[in-house]
Amino acid sequence: MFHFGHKSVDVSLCDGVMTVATSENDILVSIEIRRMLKVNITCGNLTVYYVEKKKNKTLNMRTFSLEADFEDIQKLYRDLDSKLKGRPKSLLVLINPNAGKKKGIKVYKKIADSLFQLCGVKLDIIVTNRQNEPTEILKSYDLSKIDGIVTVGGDGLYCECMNGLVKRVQQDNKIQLDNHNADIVSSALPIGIIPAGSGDVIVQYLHGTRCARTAVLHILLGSHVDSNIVSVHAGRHLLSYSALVLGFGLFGNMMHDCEKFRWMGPSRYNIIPLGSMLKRREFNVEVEYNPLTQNEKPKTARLYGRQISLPNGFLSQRSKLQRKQRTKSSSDLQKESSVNEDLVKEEGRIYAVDSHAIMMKEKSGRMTPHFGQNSLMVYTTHKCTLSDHVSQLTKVKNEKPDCYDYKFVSKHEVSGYKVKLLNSTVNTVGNNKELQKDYYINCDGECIRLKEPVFNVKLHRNAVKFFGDFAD
Ligand SMILES: Nc1ncnc2c1ncn2[C@@H]1O[C@H](COP(=O)(O)OP(=O)(O)OP(=O)(O)O)[C@@H](O)[C@H]1O
Repeated sequence: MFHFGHKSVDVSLCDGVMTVATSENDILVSIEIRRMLKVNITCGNLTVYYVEKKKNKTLNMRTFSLEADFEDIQKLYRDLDSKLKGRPKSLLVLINPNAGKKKGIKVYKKIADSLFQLCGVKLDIIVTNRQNEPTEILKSYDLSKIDGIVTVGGDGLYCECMNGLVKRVQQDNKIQLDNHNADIVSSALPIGIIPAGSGDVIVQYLHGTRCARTAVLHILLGSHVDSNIVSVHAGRHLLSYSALVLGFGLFGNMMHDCEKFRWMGPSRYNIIPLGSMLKRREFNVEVEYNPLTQNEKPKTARLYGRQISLPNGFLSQRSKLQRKQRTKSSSDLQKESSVNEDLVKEEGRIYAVDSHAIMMKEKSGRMTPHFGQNSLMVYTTHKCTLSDHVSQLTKVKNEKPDCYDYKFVSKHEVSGYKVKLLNSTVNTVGNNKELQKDYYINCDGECIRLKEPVFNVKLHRNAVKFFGDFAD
């Protein structure tokens, strides 16, 4: 017989739920086991630590206790403990002390440390001193002794760790990093993000909140979310993996401009892009979209073809031809999807080519993140007036569902794509190649200067894992 406060109760563990009820069947406690952090036992007393989700998506830790004679308590403890599998027992924690408002260490000490200690997690804590240090650590770190990696910082620190981990996994599995066609091996170790950066976009996508306590509790619960990444290669070299946003053209230039004003701190992202927008450049490019394979194609008809009405003179000869042939005898819907499937190559003047490794799709009237989708969406922005462009980007910023429904934005659902700069001059200096003009890619907030006139982007499905519970 168990006691909950002054009441005698029955306890059952059934279908992943622990229920505490009176003999009259009044349910006093009902908690999903996946929401439990840990069970503690002292003679005759059992305490359950569990997590409660609030309406605003933040998590709180709660406890309740039961009393019983020694044998009953021991048995319940053993039953519960055997069900709390998958909680991380050992973690590598990387803290960027310079992230955001330079509060990484404070956030860790104030919020994370005590929760990790409470749950008995073995920790290897490293405060990083400089950029690239996380990558170097992960090159040789004994990954077999940890259950996950935790970053305390912003999106940049996460992306650096993700790059380091993915490269390490390929190295261990003898996969050629520089081959742009290679399928990569997914990494089994989850990464958790405790937000302390200036943007903290990924963590908000994951948990719907920027609350650091919530992030720590998600890590301790041990659930995983699989996520896609994309690889970017140029001149037979891997440039980087992207977990969030890859932007060539306007967004590359914006990031380059923002880098020059690092001293302004996070506020640079609110001011500098306006200047980049005013001096937006046109790029003469050919974009080749790699179609989805049969398995990757969504079962329902896609309507993305609606955006294919491009400005005159934009479509390449081949695409124009295919469009004409296919649209003759089809219904409107077929027309639209066949146009999309056939459009393999585009050539013309553009402002930007952007793709998102975490796909943004309309849900409940706004664009929301979707992890581990079958495909990659590429948005190509063609010639348009400055005011139309500003209005479109404002909608993107405000997550409006129609933010890409503009005639000057073409959408393609692909497995990868190739961008070729036309009319660009390549200079050879010794063994090195240099493009005469500056072309930048924004890879998750890192600015990459192109040295070759062609780059390839490939989707890698579910290549990384986050600690979190997105489906919830
Ligand atoms: N001690 C350090 N000093 C400077 N840079 C560091 C240090 N440790 C890591 N970095 C690198 O700094 C870059 C940015 O870090 P981070 O993302 O944590 O902060 P942020 O840029 O302020 O936040 P956000 O990316 O959310 O805007 C990353 O590439 C990271 O690896």
